[in-house]
Amino acid sequence: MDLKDRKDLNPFKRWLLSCGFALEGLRFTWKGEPNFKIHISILILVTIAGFFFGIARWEWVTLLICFAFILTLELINTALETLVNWIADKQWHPLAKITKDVAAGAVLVGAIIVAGIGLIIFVPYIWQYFLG
Ligand SMILES: Nc1ncnc2c1ncn2[C@@H]1O[C@H](COP(=O)(O)OP(=O)(O)OP(=O)(O)O)[C@@H](O)[C@H]1O
Repeated sequence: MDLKDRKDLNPFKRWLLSCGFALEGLRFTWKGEPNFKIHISILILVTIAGFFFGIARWEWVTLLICFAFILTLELINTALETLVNWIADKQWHPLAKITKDVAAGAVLVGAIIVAGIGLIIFVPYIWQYFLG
């Protein structure tokens, strides 16, 4: 279906189609980015730990914001990497390097901050579980 055909669809069908494209983006990232799989695995482990320790409602909200933050960063990083690969077309270019490195830096900064938040939430529970 080309762009012109899509304009003739009703808004609900267009919205459904857009959701399908978004899922394709998620599938592409899942297949091509090992980091995305690592982040999803950590997310699952943290969720299990949250239920195990019975963390508070505000701590769940904080964790959900962290999950959204880190996964969104990873997805934007993948989009930028793909765009750079397309534009650079296998040629080395200093601006391609800066774009990729800055995007990777954003994921790193986000991951460090989120790891810090995770420690603030879970260390007291772990402490109490083993020593309390
Ligand atoms: N076209 C390019 N020009 C200059 N430097 C590049 C280019 N492509 C990649 N680089 C540099 O090499 C590093 C590794 O790039 P590479 O593409 O292997 O991994 P990546 O950034 O994780 O992207 P991908 O997931 O597409 O493999 C980048 O962070 C960047 O510093």
